[in-house]
Amino acid sequence: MSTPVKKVPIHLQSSQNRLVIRHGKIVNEDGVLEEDVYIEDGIIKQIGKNLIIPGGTRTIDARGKLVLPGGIDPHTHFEFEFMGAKSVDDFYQGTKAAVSGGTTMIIDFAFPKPGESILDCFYNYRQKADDKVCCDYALHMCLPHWSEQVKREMEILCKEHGINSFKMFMAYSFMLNDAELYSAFEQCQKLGAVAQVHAENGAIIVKNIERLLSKGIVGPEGHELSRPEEVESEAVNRACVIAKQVKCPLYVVHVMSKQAAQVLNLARENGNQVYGEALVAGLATDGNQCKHQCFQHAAGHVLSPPLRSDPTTPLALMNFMAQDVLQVVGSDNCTFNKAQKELGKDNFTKIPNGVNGVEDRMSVVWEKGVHTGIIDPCRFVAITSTNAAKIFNLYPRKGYIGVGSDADIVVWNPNATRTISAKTHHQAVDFNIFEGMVCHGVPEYVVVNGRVILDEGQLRAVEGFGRFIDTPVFPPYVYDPSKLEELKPQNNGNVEEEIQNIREIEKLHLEEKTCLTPTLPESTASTPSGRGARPEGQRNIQDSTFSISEDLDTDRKSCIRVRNPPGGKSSGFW
Ligand SMILES: NC(=O)NCCC(=O)O
Ligand SMILES: [Zn+2]
Repeated sequence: MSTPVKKVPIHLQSSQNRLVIRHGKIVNEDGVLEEDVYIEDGIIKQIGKNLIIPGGTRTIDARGKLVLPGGIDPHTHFEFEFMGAKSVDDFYQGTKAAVSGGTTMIIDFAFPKPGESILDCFYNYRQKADDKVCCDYALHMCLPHWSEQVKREMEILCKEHGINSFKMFMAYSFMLNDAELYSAFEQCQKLGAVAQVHAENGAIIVKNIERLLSKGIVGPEGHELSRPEEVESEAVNRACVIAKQVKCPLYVVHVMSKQAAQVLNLARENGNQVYGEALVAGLATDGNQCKHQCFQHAAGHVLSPPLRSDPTTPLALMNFMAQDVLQVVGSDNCTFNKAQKELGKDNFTKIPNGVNGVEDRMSVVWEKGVHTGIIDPCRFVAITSTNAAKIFNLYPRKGYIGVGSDADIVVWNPNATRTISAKTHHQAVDFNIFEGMVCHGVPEYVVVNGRVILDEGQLRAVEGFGRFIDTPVFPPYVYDPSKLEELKPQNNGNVEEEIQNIREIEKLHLEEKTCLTPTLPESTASTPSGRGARPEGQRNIQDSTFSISEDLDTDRKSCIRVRNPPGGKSSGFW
């Protein structure tokens, strides 16, 4: 593990505050421009030819290169405690690796520990991440149980803490039942949030696992057998049906099979407001890796929903990306070392689920999508950056190269190649599912908030340089698509006007955070129940009968004082 570089105060970095990228081709999702980009104080200030800029400005010559919006990875799990292990890429190492691969923003999933309220979970994630992140980040909030308290705290997270997305699980011990999903989606819709689902039928998986284990199938190959395609597609369909009842926009995380994508396609054709995310793992490798004779290799490919054994799946998923059946590529980076994967040596259900991808996502998608001719560079930008920015309401501040947007930019060399390997990657994990893959398309410079972090191959990540970015409610892309065109910077040369426009949009979002339920009395806050948290290792997360909500009795807890909530305390108690 490398030593973190300590944060350099911004006022000491003035020589780095001005940058011009010349002679490149700017690729946005909506077109290509041969113009220069001038950046000052972390913001794009001018775009055009023959720009008049201050002397002493650093120039990057991007001749023959593409100038892309920095990647946005909307699905990471850094330092995530899961299945008896903790993912080894933390917010420092994970975001550093992200930047080295051309990703300039990540959205991680805050996941409450047993007994932890979603508000406390949010504060704890901020405390973990804020001083470590090398690039900007935002958070989705996971809802591992449903209660009136969760419902109230969702509103607080939306109104006061810049959260606009909530993830529900349809599998694992902490899955919600259909009625709970209905209520959670309904609350998302009222708040102007985006509902996300991990779509697999948890009850069927439990029964399949019992059957497989009783037959002596205990190796990693049992993982996919317990969670076949129809188990995924059934859940996708059910989630779409439930979301439609309450008119809630739905984002299906990690769509891993052709069947699931087809269900999503049908829902979209029927007018459902649903979006699908593929994983870079699913676009580049398949479930046959889980049948490898080496346990560590096979277990290294275990994630849920599983990679599919049907070898035509990766290509089919890339075609779905091209056809806009799927809109976003995430990594679901949730990395466990070989030794951690050994937890499941004798029982595939105990293999910590998760793979790498945050560092290699951009190059692998380029290789499998653009280099093969399936998608063009504009679509590449859409699926690796802009669509995530639109869905989670970061656009046009993020995901776009325009005047007034944040200067998160990648100078991309489409002709250079690199070979992926765990020996050379920047991640903490000791395994790489893309080992040996040669990728055309390499980031040569990566600019994060106006600062050149990857500089001709030299990575100069700064721990804590990234910021937490609010994701305001009611993203126009999902709630009012007709408004979206108005948001796009016009690049008409009026810098101050463009910056003002983008900031105005943010202000508008903040004003839209209206109060939907009465203010909480202080006594409704949460603290771990008197029974105490269940010790790790006693829980079997595959067991659908286990319920965190029953176990913790979350609504009857006394209040606690919040420890230094980020952004200051608006009141002493929650
Ligand atoms: N996907 C996976 O197997 N691990 C990460 C946690 C999750 O997203 O379900
Ligand atoms: Zn995930």
